[in-house]
Amino acid sequence: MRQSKLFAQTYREAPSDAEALSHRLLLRAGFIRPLAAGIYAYLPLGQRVLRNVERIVREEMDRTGAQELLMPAMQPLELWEQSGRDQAYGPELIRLKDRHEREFALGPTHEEVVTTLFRGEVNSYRKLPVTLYQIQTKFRDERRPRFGLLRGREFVMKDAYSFDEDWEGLDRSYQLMYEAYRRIFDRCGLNYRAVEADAGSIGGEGETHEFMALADIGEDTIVSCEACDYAANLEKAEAGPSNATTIQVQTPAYGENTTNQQPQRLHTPNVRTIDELVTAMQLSASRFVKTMIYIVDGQAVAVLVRGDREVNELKVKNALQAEKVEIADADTVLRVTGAPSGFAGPIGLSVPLLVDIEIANGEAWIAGAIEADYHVSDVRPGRDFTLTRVGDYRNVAEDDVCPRCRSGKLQFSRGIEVGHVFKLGTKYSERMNATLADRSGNEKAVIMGCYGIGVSRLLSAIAEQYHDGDGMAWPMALAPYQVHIVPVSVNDSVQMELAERLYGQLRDSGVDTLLDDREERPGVKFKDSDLMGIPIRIVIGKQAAEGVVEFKLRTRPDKETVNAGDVCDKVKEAIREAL
Ligand SMILES: O=C(C[C@@H]1CCCCN1)Cn1cnc2cc(Cl)c(F)cc2c1=O
Ligand SMILES: [Mg+2]
Repeated sequence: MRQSKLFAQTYREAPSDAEALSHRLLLRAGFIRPLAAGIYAYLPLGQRVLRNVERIVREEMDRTGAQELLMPAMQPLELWEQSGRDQAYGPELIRLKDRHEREFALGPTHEEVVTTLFRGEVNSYRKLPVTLYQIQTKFRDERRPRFGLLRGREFVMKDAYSFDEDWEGLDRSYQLMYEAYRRIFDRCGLNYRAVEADAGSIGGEGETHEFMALADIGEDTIVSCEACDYAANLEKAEAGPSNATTIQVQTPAYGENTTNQQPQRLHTPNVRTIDELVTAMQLSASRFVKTMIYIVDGQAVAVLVRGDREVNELKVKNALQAEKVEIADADTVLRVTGAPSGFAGPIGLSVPLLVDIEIANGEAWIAGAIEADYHVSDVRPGRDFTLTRVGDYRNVAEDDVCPRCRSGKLQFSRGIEVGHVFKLGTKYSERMNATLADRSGNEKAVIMGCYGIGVSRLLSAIAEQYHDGDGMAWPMALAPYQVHIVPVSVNDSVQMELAERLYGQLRDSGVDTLLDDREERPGVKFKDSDLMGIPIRIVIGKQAAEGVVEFKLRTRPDKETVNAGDVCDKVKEAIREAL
């Protein structure tokens, strides 16, 4: 491709509202252009990277025996009413009416559609297992689209769906997809972790894993053990052996052995937060009970965790099998507990208590007295308040003991979710009546799995991991072009003749090549080249007369002089090494 013709211009600056570095670089280098919030055009450079990602995804999906199809984006709303999901998603589900006033949804995902397709196509278990996939544009009306392609409202997803006659079959399909995902992300050069995750809204049963690209911009927190291969989304990470059994309950502020001490009221004027308590009482946060009031599907509950811990709302939601969990505001706390927030506590509280293991195992706690300006010490779980629901309701913290190997310490890192694989079970096949006569002739709902990769999101995740101060540095397998030929002066006929010759040779040997034939100053050319991130650069300068050019890898500072006759072989060797 001749760069003077390339449909894209580069910018030295990005718009100030572009916060993520990948977003800034993709805009500046002319890979994407915004059309509306969370809605982007992929210019030729961006489209070429997108196509390279899709090629890798297709190759690895096909290798598993999955069959590619393409489903409509316009989905009759009845399908969502049949599965009962039309209400669950509210404003995020983009709806429209056709000219006959019939209602449709723009597909955010395709469980309902693919299950309906399957039902109409397969009538015998002998056709199982089958896995179908598509690479298609999805629509989700995100309240706050941001970070460019990382959270868009229209994006490209690979979504696959497996159909098996039994659970063992699903385990095999799931494993096949899991391995295919590892091959895909390895081939993309992504630095990622597969982590235990929560199935979230899609439901389903059994295990589910997210594939997380490590990047500081990532919205998710990944927990991994330094000693074993345990890795989980923080939402899901299990609290290890409760530290309460190991932390010696410090000598309480009042000296004497308080094991049978009755709770003492403490006058703590205006001491509301744990930090204020720590300061006022000169005790560590781990001595206090943090009583958090939540509204769970409209009901108030209190969750008790140690003062130095955070409540994990997803664990509360899952424990109560609730649809919605939200923290109660100050007025609600006052109404529900009778005391202002900051003085809530377990003794005499009239709402159900969810007690974290660490609290249940500890003794002589200091808690709110459910009275303004008062706390209470020497609170004993079981004696002073009932232990109806004891469980793991907290976020693990860095350096906690690993719940798996019970020896390593847990580390936190940030991740971008680029893949998510689920075991759906019969949740959709039952609702959409996708049943089959099994071997003994009984009608059974097929067992499903679903598997997503954020294809367009992956562009940004790669850009987040592969850049330096000068711009992007695409892995060879994804780069929009493999070689960038940059003649220093297009008015120098010797340089241009050599450039054209190399351009022809490389293209004839199947190398994706971009020729910078623009009348621009060398500095501009090199800056643009660094910004685009093409892996190999061939610079043609003064030594063109001696048939010598400069060979440089985008990821290495050193430049090498090479005879023009050796360029093709050297390029192909560099490509072979990089793939
Ligand atoms: O999409 C999934 C699960 C898997 C992911 C892999 C590929 C197949 N689907 C979960 N999810 C996420 N956001 C959604 C947004 C809307 Cl508006 C919706 F109506 C439905 C969903 C929804 O179901
Ligand atoms: Mg997910």
